[in-house]
Amino acid sequence: MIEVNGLNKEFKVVKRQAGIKSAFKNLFNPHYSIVKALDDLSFQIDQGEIVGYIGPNGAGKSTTIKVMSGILVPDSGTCKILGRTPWKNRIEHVKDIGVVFGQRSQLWWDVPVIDSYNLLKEIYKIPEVEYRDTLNHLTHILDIKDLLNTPVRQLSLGQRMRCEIVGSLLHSPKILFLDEPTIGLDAVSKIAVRNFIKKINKEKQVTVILTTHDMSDIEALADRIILIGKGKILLDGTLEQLRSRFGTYKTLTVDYKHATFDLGLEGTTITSKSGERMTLTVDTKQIRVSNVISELSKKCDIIDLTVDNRPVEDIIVDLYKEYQI
Ligand SMILES: Nc1ncnc2c1ncn2[C@@H]1O[C@H](COP(=O)(O)OP(=O)(O)OP(=O)(O)O)[C@@H](O)[C@H]1O
Repeated sequence: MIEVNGLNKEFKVVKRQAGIKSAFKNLFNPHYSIVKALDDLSFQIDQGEIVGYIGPNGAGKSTTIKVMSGILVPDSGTCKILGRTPWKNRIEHVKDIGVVFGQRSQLWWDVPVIDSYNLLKEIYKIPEVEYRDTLNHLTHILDIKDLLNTPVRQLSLGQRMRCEIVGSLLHSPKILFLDEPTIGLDAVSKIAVRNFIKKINKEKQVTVILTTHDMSDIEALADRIILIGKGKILLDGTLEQLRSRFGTYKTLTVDYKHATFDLGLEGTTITSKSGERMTLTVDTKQIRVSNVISELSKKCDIIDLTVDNRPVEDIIVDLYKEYQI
């Protein structure tokens, strides 16, 4: 469905130094540097996948989304989406894609939300009945009925994001590009948006490409993760593969009664101990959690015990360190 091959994109940026004198000099004799935003980028995405496209600031995520949505032309390489080249067949292409940029609005700032939707209906030539049905359905699920007559500039960030998502789906696209879709949303709206993304993916087989710095979004939604750094793909796999490679540590929190003991088990480190509570880190490559629990129960009277996976956030931090990005 999406085939990206050897994409390259460079930007020429003016180098500026501080101070009025340097600014003046730069005006007549500008110094440039080249930023390689995409560096021989290749991947494939099948219909119905939800892909988390992640990487640190400046990695090239938005540039990729812009190329895939036809806004930006790469210097070289190919990109085929549903058989079309986005920047060459823009009019046909936009009918099949929906785009939400968390930081930017596709809705008109000064007019009520519903006016923007009506305009999108005309732009995408959506038949009246289909438009009404889709609009009713989406406004209900994302709970924006009361916002339809409010100008966009008067909406809070979270309210606007929900309206943006509805706007991007009015023409029932086959692919949805989401750039930071839950930015600024409260906990309730975040869950509503995530559930909604899952629903349209499952029921309508909408393919979703999601860029976010919010790892709980990735955990909740993505089947597959593509990690990009300095314009290159560094890792492509499932969250489980990532976990089994980098997340072999588990955290054990134990509440116990009247005991002082030394655990002294290989692969197990006590990270905190206060009163009758202890937190341990277990390297599952060296020892099974069940073995640790059984050893613990021999040495103390366990009252309560929880086992947690290493947070995905931590795993990603390690990945960024390992790849030095
Ligand atoms: N229009 C532009 N002109 C000059 N440089 C640009 C332009 N757009 C992007 N860049 C540069 O290209 C690189 C990749 O930028 P991009 O916006 O794709 O990163 P990103 O992964 O989306 O980052 P973030 O997580 O901060 O949004 C950065 O170094 C950025 O400064």
